[in-house]
Amino acid sequence: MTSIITADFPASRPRRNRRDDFSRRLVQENVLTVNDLIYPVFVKEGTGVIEAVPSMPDVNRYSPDTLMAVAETCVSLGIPVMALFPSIDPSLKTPDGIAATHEDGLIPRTIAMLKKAFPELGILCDVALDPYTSHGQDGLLDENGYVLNDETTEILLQQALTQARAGADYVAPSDMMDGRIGAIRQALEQEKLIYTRIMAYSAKYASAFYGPFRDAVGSATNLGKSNKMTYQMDPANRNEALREIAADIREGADMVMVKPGMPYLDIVRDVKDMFRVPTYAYQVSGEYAMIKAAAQNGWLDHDKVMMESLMCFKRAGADGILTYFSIEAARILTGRQ
Ligand SMILES: NCc1[nH]cc(CCC(=O)O)c1CC(=O)O
Ligand SMILES: [Mg+2]
Repeated sequence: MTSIITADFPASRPRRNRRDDFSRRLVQENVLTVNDLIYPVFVKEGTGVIEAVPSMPDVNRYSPDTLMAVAETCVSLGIPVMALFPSIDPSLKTPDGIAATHEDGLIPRTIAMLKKAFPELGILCDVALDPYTSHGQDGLLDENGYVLNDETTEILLQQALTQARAGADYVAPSDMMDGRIGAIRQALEQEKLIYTRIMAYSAKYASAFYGPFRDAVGSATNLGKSNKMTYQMDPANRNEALREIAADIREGADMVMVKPGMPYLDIVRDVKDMFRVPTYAYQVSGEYAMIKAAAQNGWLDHDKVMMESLMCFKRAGADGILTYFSIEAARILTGRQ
């Protein structure tokens, strides 16, 4: 990079460009628009359900019928994509999470309903077994409780195929098994599902910021005191994230993701600079909960901190953000209700 040359003071007074609104707008380097937002939602079996998630203020679990109104809001605000996460009935959870592959399951039925009513709204589905396993891990366990890689991938590709057949526009593996992007891509191609996009959770860290999400999908109690450190990444690692991203691009990912978001913006920047592919960040449940809690206490200005946090993702190089703030941010960005 060439060195950045500025004049010395007083020839250079950086405050000149900051003085007026028009000159501030003219030099603004990054913009956040509604096109940058992906809205994660929690789906639950039933009808007429709108159930609050206590650790995520203003976030609910919806049954497929009540979710339709949320989808309509996304469409009217211009939010491009909604991401579905299931809260599965405990009676359907098994050690192998096989209900994830059932064609008549909650997620495939919800996808079909959404695509029928709102074909213009993109639907992204998480590919992972943790909402479906009785132990809360993202894969099959061996006799020592270790998460098996290749055996898990076999089920994940069936789950991804089920979602794609039901009409999902994006499948998004969040499990961190090695080789699963390639396996899913090959399976999709074999079935001529050639337009199903893969958003790879490539650099996904073993983070404590997922706590409220695990409450929302009901995997927290099943997981108990165990953790996901044998497959999700160590928060201390940076180079490893780049290797994970490179592998997923080679295996057929259309876009890659870094997760969590705000504490990992350095990784987002590395990925964008290094690979120049569509790069996304997930502002996860714990990040959302922190801002909501501080705002509820009157310690932070909710809207200002929300918008600043989202802009920071853009500045770090993200092409888009998965955020539970999508609807609130879109209202501010569009001036619409
Ligand atoms: N594999 C499932 C999954 N997909 C997204 C999240 C977290 C999202 C959030 O915290 O908002 C998780 C939780 C986990 O890996 O334990
Ligand atoms: Mg990987």
